[in-house]
Amino acid sequence: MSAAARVLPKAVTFVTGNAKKLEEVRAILGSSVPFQSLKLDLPELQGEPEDISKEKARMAASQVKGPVLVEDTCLCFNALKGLPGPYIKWFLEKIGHEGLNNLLKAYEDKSAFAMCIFSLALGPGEEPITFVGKTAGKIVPARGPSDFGWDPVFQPDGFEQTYAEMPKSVKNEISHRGKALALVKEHFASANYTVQSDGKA
Ligand SMILES: O=P(O)(O)OP(=O)(O)OP(=O)(O)OC[C@H]1O[C@@H](n2cnc3c(O)ncnc32)[C@H](O)[C@@H]1O
Ligand SMILES: [Mg+2]
Repeated sequence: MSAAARVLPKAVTFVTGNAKKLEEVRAILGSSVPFQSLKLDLPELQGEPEDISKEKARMAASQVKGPVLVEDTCLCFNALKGLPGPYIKWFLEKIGHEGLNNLLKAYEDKSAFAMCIFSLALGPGEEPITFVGKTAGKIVPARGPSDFGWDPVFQPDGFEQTYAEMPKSVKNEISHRGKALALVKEHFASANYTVQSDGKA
């Protein structure tokens, strides 16, 4: 048995401005981690991916005034020493799928990895705990539906399909997000949190 259950004042709130992330988190967590969601586009620091994610959690916890889960996603090109990394959102918005491919034109090495860092803060002022998932692959010319970010240009190792071409269930099983959430699930299973009975938020 694990240590005494920590009582949370209300259920954990997953804070994100991205509807597609929320869809995947819902599909992957199912009922294993009860959470509610809040659509908020939090400002993001510059810096190391883990620090960006933790700071997002601190800001979210002080806004929600309760336990929060957030995540920050990076797409890291090995030839560019990990860039665009946490800045992928802005690169994608400005230069698109073709531009991402062009960034690697001068390099033989098209390898990349997708990384998700979830941060859990149990309340305002509490130090966030992080959970990291990574999936290796390569950057390819866009293939498949373009309804979620850079999915069409990322082909995970061991697959002939890009993230965009594969069934969602397959992506969720092997993805950076799926791997990080497996750790989140383990944490919740062993931490044994309980929610105050009137803590529906
Ligand atoms: O509110 P938050 O949670 O921050 O949502 P966001 O869309 O701003 O997300 P990030 O700051 O983590 O930026 C990551 C970028 O990568 C995209 N992205 C995240 N996960 C992805 C995935 O699994 N496949 C493809 N694109 C993804 C996302 O649309 C962003 O453009
Ligand atoms: Mg963001």
